[in-house]
Amino acid sequence: MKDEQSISPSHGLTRQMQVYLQGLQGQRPSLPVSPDVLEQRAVEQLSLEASGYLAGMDDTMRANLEAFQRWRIVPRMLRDVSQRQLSTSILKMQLPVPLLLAPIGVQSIIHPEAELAVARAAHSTNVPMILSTASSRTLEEVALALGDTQRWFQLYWSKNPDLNASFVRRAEQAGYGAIVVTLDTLLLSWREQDIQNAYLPFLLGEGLANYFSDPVFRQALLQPPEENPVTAVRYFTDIFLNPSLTWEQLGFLRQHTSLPIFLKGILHPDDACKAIDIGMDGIIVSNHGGRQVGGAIAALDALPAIAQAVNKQLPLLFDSGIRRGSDILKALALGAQAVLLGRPYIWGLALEGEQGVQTVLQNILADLDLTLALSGYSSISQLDSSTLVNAQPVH
Ligand SMILES: Cc1cc2nc3c(=O)[nH]c(=O)nc-3n(C[C@H](O)[C@H](O)[C@H](O)COP(=O)(O)O)c2cc1C
Ligand SMILES: O=C(O)C(=O)c1ccccc1
Repeated sequence: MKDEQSISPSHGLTRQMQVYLQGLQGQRPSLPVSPDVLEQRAVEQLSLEASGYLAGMDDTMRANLEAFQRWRIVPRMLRDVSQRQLSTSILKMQLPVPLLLAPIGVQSIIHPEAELAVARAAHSTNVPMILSTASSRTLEEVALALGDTQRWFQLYWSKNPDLNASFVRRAEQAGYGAIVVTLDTLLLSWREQDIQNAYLPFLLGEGLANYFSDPVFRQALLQPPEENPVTAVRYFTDIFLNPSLTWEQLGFLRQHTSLPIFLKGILHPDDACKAIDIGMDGIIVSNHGGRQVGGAIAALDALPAIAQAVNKQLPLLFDSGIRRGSDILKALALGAQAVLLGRPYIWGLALEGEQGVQTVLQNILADLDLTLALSGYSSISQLDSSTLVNAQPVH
């Protein structure tokens, strides 16, 4: 246990009482508890450009959220839920809660302390963090802020193989425990708001800390990025995404690291099977928060068939649309072992920096703990498809 912010077996109840007692002293929570209000406030506060960047394809984002509404929990009664078990183990890693922070790039456009604020909040709540390749602070700085908190590194597979190998080497040295290769962003999608705002944060030098600090990246330039940022940004835009990537090339990564490799962005059961065939260590079912393929299947709708195909042969994680405790419970019941929290922690960051991220994490975990108990479960390991019914809307 880290400190009083850590998640205990009665976290939900403790948190709830803490808030009510503060209420007695006339103190209301400064951060909205409802994720919808939280989003609204954060968006109001951010610049048009930053809030446009946070958005995605409206229809796919809506589909992600609606998919959760079609599954309903069927609570069971009187099963002694006085002690709850939220921890899980993935490969050899012990996760205190079935939740990790999703990799989200360029956080400097949200808050000046960016990933450092998030890392400190991850540390105080003991929630593992997945750091984006496109972070605004270097992976080494973020590792320092995380202390002994678990961390994974998300890799955008660039066109420069030496750079990819260098990122992986740096991540290993800085204590990252897994590599997450994002498969769904081999090109940036048609992002209506960003195009309308003529806004791409990288062109302004945001989110490039890992690239600019990398010896291989620097070697490829005639002048260091500090002296000639324009050329450095140009080189970045030339190489940072690699649409020619195929399954065969994932073997390259295997040769360069002994860390477990997770593939993020799987939506088809056949792709999940391919990941198993080529010896990958884990899968993250995700549609990138509805930011890549407009009209894509809701990530939750893709989960049951993938869980069936994977049949527990490797760890299955999930993201895209997790907003509250019941969403986590539903994803776990449909076969995920853990979920990634995306935009909600960024809304907390936008409004209150480190404190905001910490509050968002404590709230969602308190909600999960209480929802689990009230549904009649004392451990997340007891959740399965019998926890839910599929309530299809009547047409
Ligand atoms: C602003 C923003 C930046 C993101 N950057 C990355 C990234 O650098 N790497 C990555 O793998 N996913 C990235 N994602 C996707 C998230 O990891 C995650 O899949 C998504 O946020 C989940 O959807 P949700 O936020 O609606 O729950 C980003 C998402 C957002 C909103
Ligand atoms: O914006 C994104 O969704 C994203 O994944 C990304 C891609 C490249 C750099 C930073 C973030």
